[in-house]
Amino acid sequence: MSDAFDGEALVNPEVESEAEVAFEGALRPKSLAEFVGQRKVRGQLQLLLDAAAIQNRTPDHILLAGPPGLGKTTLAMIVAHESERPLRLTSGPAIQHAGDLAAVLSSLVPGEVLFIDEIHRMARSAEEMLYLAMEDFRIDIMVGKGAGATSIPLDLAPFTLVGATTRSGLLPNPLRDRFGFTAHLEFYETGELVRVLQRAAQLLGVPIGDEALGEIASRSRGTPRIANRLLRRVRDYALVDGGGATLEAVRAALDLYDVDELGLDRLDRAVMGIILERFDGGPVGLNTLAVSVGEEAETIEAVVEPFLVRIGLLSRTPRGRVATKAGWAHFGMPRNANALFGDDL
Ligand SMILES: Nc1ncnc2c1ncn2[C@@H]1O[C@H](COP(=O)(O)OP(=O)(O)OP(=O)(O)O)[C@@H](O)[C@H]1O
Repeated sequence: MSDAFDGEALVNPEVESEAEVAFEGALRPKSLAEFVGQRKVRGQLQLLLDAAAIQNRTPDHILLAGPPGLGKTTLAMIVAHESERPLRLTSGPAIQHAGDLAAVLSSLVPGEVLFIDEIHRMARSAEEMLYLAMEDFRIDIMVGKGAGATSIPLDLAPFTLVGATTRSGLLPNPLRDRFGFTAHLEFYETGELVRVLQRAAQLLGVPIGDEALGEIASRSRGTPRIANRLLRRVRDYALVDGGGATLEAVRAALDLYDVDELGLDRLDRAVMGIILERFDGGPVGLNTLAVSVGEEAETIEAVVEPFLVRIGLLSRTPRGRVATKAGWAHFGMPRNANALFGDDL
């Protein structure tokens, strides 16, 4: 049984190699028109950018929320590109002190788009500085300590903040409220991923038919980053095999990399394995799960669970995580007579 839970982390959208970063850069759509799917978000963003252009002002601050690999960084780049503004990229973990943020904010040029990835991981002290910066384009810099401390106000160039988060629930309300627009990115449908893949295959010069692309798409966890990554593996397989990127080649390549027909990877299988085998289907608390699979609770919550819930293998209940009937069935295990089912609760 445990063999079923082994395999490569090929479908973990959080893991990115250097080569992949370069590869992704080449595939990133540059305009909203080229950006596939997320129709509603695209329409809302277009309106926001058009209104700002008509009034000749910086677009409102934008929060992009959703699991990794769905296109948050790409959208931030598109916002800058479409509004013809420069872009500065940083991330929450790089801002560990208010001073780190002050350095970035005070060096922005007028109209610049500031992208803060993983904004929920920024230091608290910096968050408070950001409130004022977002609202009034001003920060107060504290000089000195104790009774002699004074604050020096510093005016900033107007800018547009684009924040990205996989955990919007972790953002304090005062920060969330200061974004003029929040976009919740959804997992992509298979047909949308086929369009992402058609574009990528063309850019990479990989001749491949729609049926083969459909097979890659359906094993990509609803995530463009994973779809593009699997396409690369299929390209390698076809190159070495010499038989072209056929449907059979796709199946053989993805089976070789242990990506099953639903796109589950090692971590997904480990999480389901613990719930099914060790806890009779659950309920299991998040921290217990995280310790059992040797992964951070945040990764389980932001990366693994949303997809398992979306495809109906797992249910989140107030008492913990519970395998659904489909969850038992997918792993070919007989349902335990005493088990609680996520879909029965
Ligand atoms: N809607 C889309 N259409 C075409 N390609 C896309 C789309 N969304 C994402 N991609 C591609 O998927 C890859 C990952 O996208 P991106 O880096 O923007 O994701 P992300 O949500 O910012 O992930 P993370 O939060 O992990 O940084 C990029 O190569 C990008 O080109």
